[in-house]
Amino acid sequence: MTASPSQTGSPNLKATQPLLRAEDVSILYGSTVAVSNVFLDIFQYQITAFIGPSGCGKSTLLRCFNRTNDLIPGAQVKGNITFQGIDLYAKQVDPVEVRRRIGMVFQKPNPFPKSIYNNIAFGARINGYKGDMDELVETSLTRAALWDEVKDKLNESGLSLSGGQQQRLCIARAIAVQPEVILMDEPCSALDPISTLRVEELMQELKEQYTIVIVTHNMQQASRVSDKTAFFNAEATDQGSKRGYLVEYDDTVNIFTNPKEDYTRDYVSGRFG
Ligand SMILES: Nc1ncnc2c1ncn2[C@@H]1O[C@H](COP(=O)(O)OP(=O)(O)OP(=O)(O)O)[C@@H](O)[C@H]1O
Repeated sequence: MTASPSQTGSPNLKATQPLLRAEDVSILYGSTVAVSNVFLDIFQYQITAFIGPSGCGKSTLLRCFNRTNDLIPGAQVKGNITFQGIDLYAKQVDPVEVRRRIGMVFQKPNPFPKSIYNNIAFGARINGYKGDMDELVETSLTRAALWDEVKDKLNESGLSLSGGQQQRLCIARAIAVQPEVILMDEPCSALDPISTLRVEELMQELKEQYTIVIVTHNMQQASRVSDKTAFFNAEATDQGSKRGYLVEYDDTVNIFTNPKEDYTRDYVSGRFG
């Protein structure tokens, strides 16, 4: 992969050019198609939300933007996914480097069973970070809006923090390896409303520097935080499985106030799903 804009100092991609692009993407588990024929552009410094009923393939699609599906036996990605115009699945592309530049935060906060400090430092060391580690830890925790709460107990276990703090620690950990994109798979579903709000505020701050894609079941959350929303649905197949597909993708305000498809209108108004 080429160097990132932040590494080269080159100008940022124009908002009209997608940072990530899915072209006719279908994802299978074994012979079952989980999600089919998705065309979707994700733009830099925006928050893009994936919404839709359970099982329509939101997480499956999210995972293929940083090749996490590679780690699932039997998962297969068809079609093209590009990042800054580069085929993410090309032979010469290193999936580990992909996952550094396109980080991920999961549904359940999953800090390492290590100190708060080492939750941040661990990944950075593995990625060969040679700078001032104390500074990196402080910067990452500050960006994740956690520094003030943990600065006096950096040697305590990450697992000793509250759920909301743990999730912000996981966000800090993702940031520490200097990604360009952060994929978030239902990052607030295990959090209470106050912690949820804190993470939502954090996302607004982070989008100044990062591109965010979030899967959420919470439609208020999608409408509050995202710039663009993709609505997915699933249809039953003759084989008895469900196949997800993209119904509509637009600016969030249009999806929630003036969608083009009746399906979208019904879903966002709570009539199904
Ligand atoms: N590791 C896996 N192995 C086999 N099938 C899987 C795997 N992960 C997901 N699937 C299947 O792929 C389909 C899409 O699942 P996925 O989790 O992506 O949907 P989702 O829209 O994110 O659902 P939810 O909102 O419930 O999290 C489902 O039918 C699911 O059973």
